Amino acid sequence: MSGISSPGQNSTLITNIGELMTQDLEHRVLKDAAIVFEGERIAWIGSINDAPVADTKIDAEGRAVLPGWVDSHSHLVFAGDRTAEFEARMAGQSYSAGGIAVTTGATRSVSDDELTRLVRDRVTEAVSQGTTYLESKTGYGLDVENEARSARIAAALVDEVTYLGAHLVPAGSDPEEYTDLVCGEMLDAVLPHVRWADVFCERGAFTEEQSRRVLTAARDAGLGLRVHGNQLGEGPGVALAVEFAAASVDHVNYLSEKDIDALAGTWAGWDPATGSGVRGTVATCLPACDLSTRQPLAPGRELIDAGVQIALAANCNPGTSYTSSIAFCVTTAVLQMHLSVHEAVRAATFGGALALGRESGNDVDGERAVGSLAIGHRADLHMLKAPSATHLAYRPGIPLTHSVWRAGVRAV
Ligand SMILES: N=CN[C@@H](CCC(=O)O)C(=O)O
Ligand SMILES: [Zn+2]
Repeated sequence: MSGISSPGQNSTLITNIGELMTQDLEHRVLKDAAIVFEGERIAWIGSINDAPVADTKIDAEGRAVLPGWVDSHSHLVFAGDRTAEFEARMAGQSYSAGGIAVTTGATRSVSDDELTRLVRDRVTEAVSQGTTYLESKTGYGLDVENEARSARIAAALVDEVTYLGAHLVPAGSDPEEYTDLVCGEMLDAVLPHVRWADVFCERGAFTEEQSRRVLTAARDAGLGLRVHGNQLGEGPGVALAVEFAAASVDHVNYLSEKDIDALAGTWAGWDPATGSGVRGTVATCLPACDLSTRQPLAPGRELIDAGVQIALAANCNPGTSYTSSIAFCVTTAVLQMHLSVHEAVRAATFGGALALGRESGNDVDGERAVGSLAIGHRADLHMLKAPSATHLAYRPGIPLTHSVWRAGVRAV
């Protein structure tokens, strides 16, 4: 058997894998498998019996290995918590966007060092549960200085940063003037740190027209787009996301047939077998948020059946979803949203990568793909304390992360 080492790159063989769920374009699930990575790059995948020699050998002892979770929607840059609001909600009060102001006050009051420590701890918490690629939004600064600070701190600690100055109109501000600020000076201030922009298009937050202005300005500034839409009722969020060819529309709790058809239409030019063509708008479902706000779970099953690519994300934030557990989201998606285990894991890996435009890329591209295991992709691996991914749903609530590699580096 041949070795598989390039000069200067240590190779690692993980062998005796009970189930290797690749989430690649062929949807391969290999039994009795092995995988080799060199540095940050996956170099080989196959059967135990054909495994090449490597510098380091790890025995998985029959455990399952999946791609690391790709969490494409979180709000990690905040201080304080909202326990009282949560308790009131559990006692019957409904969620409203107004709670964002409480977190904005707490966030503005802490030092840069403290805010950095808080974000770093949240990233560590996510990685310890199998997340290997992570997005965070701004959105609790809501003035030029604090949005720029949030973007700068996030950029140092997470993989993708989304500008969400359009999260809430701060108390005392005129909505139109605040929208001008979001589209002008605030956008300019965050631009060096962010790749995406988002708008909370919902009653109590931003109107359709204000959202359209934000999306236009962000697009003109060269940012990729996403929309928080259709969370608290049917509304214009999905249609706007489709109109602007946004990379994702997130929440999607209340969808009309027209919304689902429109989202499905965006995927007509993308070939799932080859990953080629034009990506559509990913529908990002946030089940932990739906449960914590007592909203109907997003119709993930219907979306998949209609041909929409979906993502599952934790939406970690202090108001609606104070968790970074993607495993919890996968469990809920299987038990309550009627996804198969494979579909749920796919939505939380490949689907998240699609929402972030990071699902493709190999040796010849600038960036390696994340969210699936294939040669040339980034070695982001999640080994479970279980023989198959099915245990994520079969053993709800049990912490099943055994070990994690991020870009080939052991993180857990
Ligand atoms: N929906 C908008 N933003 C957050 C919640 C923000 C908050 O309440 O603090 C979300 O995604 O659920
Ligand atoms: Zn959110």
